[in-house]
Amino acid sequence: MAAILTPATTGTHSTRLALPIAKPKLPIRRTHLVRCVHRPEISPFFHGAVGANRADWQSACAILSSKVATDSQHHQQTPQHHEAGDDTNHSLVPVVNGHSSAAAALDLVPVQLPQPLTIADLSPAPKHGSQLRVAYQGVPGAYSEAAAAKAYPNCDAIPCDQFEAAFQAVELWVADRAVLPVENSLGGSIHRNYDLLLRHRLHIVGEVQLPVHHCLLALPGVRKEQLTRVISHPQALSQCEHTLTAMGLNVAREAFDDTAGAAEYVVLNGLQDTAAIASARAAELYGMQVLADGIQDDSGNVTRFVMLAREPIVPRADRPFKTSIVFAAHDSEGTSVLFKVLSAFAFRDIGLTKIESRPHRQRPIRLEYETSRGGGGAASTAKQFEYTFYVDFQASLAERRAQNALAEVQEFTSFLRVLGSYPMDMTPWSITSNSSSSSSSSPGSQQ
Ligand SMILES: O=C(O)C(=O)Cc1ccccc1
Repeated sequence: MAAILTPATTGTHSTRLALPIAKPKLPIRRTHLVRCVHRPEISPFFHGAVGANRADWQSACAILSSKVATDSQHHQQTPQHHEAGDDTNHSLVPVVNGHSSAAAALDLVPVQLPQPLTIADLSPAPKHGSQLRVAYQGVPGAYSEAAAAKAYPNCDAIPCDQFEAAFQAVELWVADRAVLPVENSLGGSIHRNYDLLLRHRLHIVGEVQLPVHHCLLALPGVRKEQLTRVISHPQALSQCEHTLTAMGLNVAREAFDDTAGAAEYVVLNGLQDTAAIASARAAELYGMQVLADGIQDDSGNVTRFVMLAREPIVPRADRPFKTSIVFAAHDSEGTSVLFKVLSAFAFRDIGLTKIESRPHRQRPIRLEYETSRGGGGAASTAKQFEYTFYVDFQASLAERRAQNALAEVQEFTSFLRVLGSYPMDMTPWSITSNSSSSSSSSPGSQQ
């Protein structure tokens, strides 16, 4: 019988600063540019609040991220001088006008947006007021930032360079929550994030669904015919695949860590031949031209994000809840375990909203020995994948039927963990022209 892993059985969060993290595919030093008409004034905020040490910087980062989310005057902010190796992550970048090289350009100036945290930056920062600190992967303008704002409308959104850093930010108390995209109506599951959910000990405390509206962004003045390359998050590239082809764009597609980061990269490097797929908000933040608007292959393109916390929430039965579990089968059960698990829910009238299998990380392969039939044949070995299953079902752990279903599932699984039991996002999808607009309702505001 499997043990259900809950916070009590899994122990507390761990520190994993030494874990190797994949390098961004196109490494850059991040600085943000916006088109600016007036000569910017020196902002006292940057001189006063950003100190020389990392803790000061992180605090400032948290404040800045909320400013960026709310401050429509950000175009008036200030360039900063950058010394090589400067820990404060602020830099003065050559101005760019989109018609010539980055160094020679004239009408774009750097604006200070919060810099993404890396694993190396993670030490607990003092909390500012009562605002919830919400870590997300990407840079300002990423869809994950919009999801954080939808889930927690007045939060400090903290950008992180990798998903791993967002998880660790919560584990190390640098952030209170992380927001993580897990699946998309066009592109399917974001598998890496399911693997991370299993590797870490955070709990799902809520979900938000965000309509995603992609734009094709280029430097000002660039025409479609000049493009040889489009860069973006792999999900964004796959969500726009047919439209790009239908637009007659004969371009190479290249994966980037996040959509807004791709937009920023084009600007920072003055790339006249490269477009990025990102949000309209990213176009605004980085001073880019929108070459095409709404280029996703389906207008009902929605991404589901989950919110993660160090502690689970107390499940309730007075509103629609969803519960996410992950399990592995006993060796002897083979594929029949899936049938049994599904029956445990079906007999109790519990609907499933998701079922996903992933190769088992620790034991990806099972060897099956078989002696060949007929006269003295040698034993052959068949290699079978071992799977871990992720299931979301529509019931709260506060309900008896859900508890009974899980007790039954436990009987024929070797491993079972409840990732979280949390309120369903019931907000109707309004497909607007800008996915960054936050909804008036905030499914996560109670968690
Ligand atoms: O890259 C981003 O902006 C993200 O937040 C990840 C993502 C990418 C594409 C669709 C939804 C989320």
